[in-house]
Amino acid sequence: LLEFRRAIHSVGWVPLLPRNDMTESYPARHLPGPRLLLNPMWFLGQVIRRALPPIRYMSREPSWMIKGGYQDFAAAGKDAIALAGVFPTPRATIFLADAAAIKEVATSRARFPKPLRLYSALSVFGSNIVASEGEEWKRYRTITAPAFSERNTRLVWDETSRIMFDLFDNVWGDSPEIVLDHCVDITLPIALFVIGVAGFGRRVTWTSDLIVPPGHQMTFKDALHILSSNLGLKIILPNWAMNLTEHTRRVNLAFSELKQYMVEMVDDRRSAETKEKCHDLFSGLLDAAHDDPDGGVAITEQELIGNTFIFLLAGHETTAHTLCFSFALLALYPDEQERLYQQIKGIMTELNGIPTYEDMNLFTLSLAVLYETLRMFPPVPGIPKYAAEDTSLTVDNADGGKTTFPVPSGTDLQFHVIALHYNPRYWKDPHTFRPERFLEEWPRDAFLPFSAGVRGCLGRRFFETESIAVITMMMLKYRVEIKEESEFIGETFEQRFARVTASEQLLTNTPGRVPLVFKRR
Ligand code: HEM
Repeated sequence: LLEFRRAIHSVGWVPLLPRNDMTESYPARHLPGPRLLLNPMWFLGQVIRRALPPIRYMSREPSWMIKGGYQDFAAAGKDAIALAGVFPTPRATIFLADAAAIKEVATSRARFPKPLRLYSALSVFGSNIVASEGEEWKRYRTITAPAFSERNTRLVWDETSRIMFDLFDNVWGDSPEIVLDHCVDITLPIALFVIGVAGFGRRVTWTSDLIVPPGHQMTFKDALHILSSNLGLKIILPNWAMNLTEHTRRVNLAFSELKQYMVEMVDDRRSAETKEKCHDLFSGLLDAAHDDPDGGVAITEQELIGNTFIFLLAGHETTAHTLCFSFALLALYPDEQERLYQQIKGIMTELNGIPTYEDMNLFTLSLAVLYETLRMFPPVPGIPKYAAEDTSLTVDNADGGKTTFPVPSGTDLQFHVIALHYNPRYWKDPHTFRPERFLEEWPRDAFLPFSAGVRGCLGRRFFETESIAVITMMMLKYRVEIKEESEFIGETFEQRFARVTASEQLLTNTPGRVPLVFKRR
């Protein structure tokens, strides 16, 4: 009975039950928000929810953060809500859309660590920097951070330029227009090729790498492509289930093939007579592995592979989907596209040649377009933490006041990145695509696509470099428009916007279908 009462109280459902000192500290007592039957953080509950039609009070649909934006917070009148469910374990999660409270949590790593139980699936590839905490994370961060060097960033720029010109010259050729049913058909391969060369040290291109090397059953490119397009499956399904269908067996094969390629790469580097200096992330980790001052092993082979895999996971889809949304937004807002083109054209006239890495910072509007895309469609809509000690937080209310609420040790928290990015207290006209806002004074603490604090994204510069190169070079050569389709003739701008930018919360915020036409300038 006591357990039951605790459960009911913990989700703040029954105000009829008497309050006492114990229940007074439950956050759901102090914060408004949805009260549900299924705990929204329960993975199986999400699967059940996907299979059923919407039933009020049962659960939130998996993409609720993307679809709801700031709505829940507006309804609550404050920038924190508690989402609570009773089954299978009663738990409340506090969602934050207040920049100051988020900053406090993000910068207090010991007080608010990562809840590793939510990350355990990411360790299928080996222990790694994303799915670790404490001393283990510190060690990974020390080893991996130097790999994201200036030389690596330069490599990203040079290789992205090469990949884009290869696309224009050898794949799209002289065609005056290229019609794509879904823009990810080019952004996923671009991001994959860049991570292939600047992450794994293997150059993969649109046309090369067709022969399977001896001892392998797949080319490196195929293994990388199959695994990266099906990472979600590999993460979600247990090993035995991966053997059930032809498709999942192929994904498993891609996984072990990629692992084998990496083991060979380690062996090659070890036995190479002349140590050629490479600047990809994998080589950076390898160097760190040999730089242990005590002569010991700074990072085991397993950890090396686990961390390289996590770069693929963290950097591939996030980048490809952001680029896809950027092109969609540029097509939806032709005036913004023209402004961007004029800036690029102006800079190019001055440069008189292909832009180099040193010129990257001149393309301020390209970066602003990417930031505005990340504000509107952040790839990671929610970032989880938990309280490691009894504490409290304070957030702003819609009426100008403040709410301070207890956060007992063990409480789950999440940064609601989408709500923060659409919070009208920080962003004027948050639903309008206006890249120029990032050329003016802008609220830095209310922009969280890469998280913040010491657990912030390590690949931010990698992403920015690659994506500025892609957007800039594409705009220079092509104009992008929404593909006209007979079934959508007569739709309003709002309907078109909603159709083209519709997305789902899968591994990351995933665009549904973005049909575009690239027209040669
Ligand atoms: C649009 C592009 C990207 C976005 C939006 C993004 C977002 C994020 C976010 C939100 C986190 C924190 C995750 C958490 O707290 O669980 C993170 C961490 C991380 N990201 Fe990214 N990321 C992007 C690109 C990349 C790229 C290209 C790489 C590598 C090539 C990368 C590598 C990492 C790593 C290693 C971490 C873990 C850092 C740590 O825990 O110390 N990311 N990223």
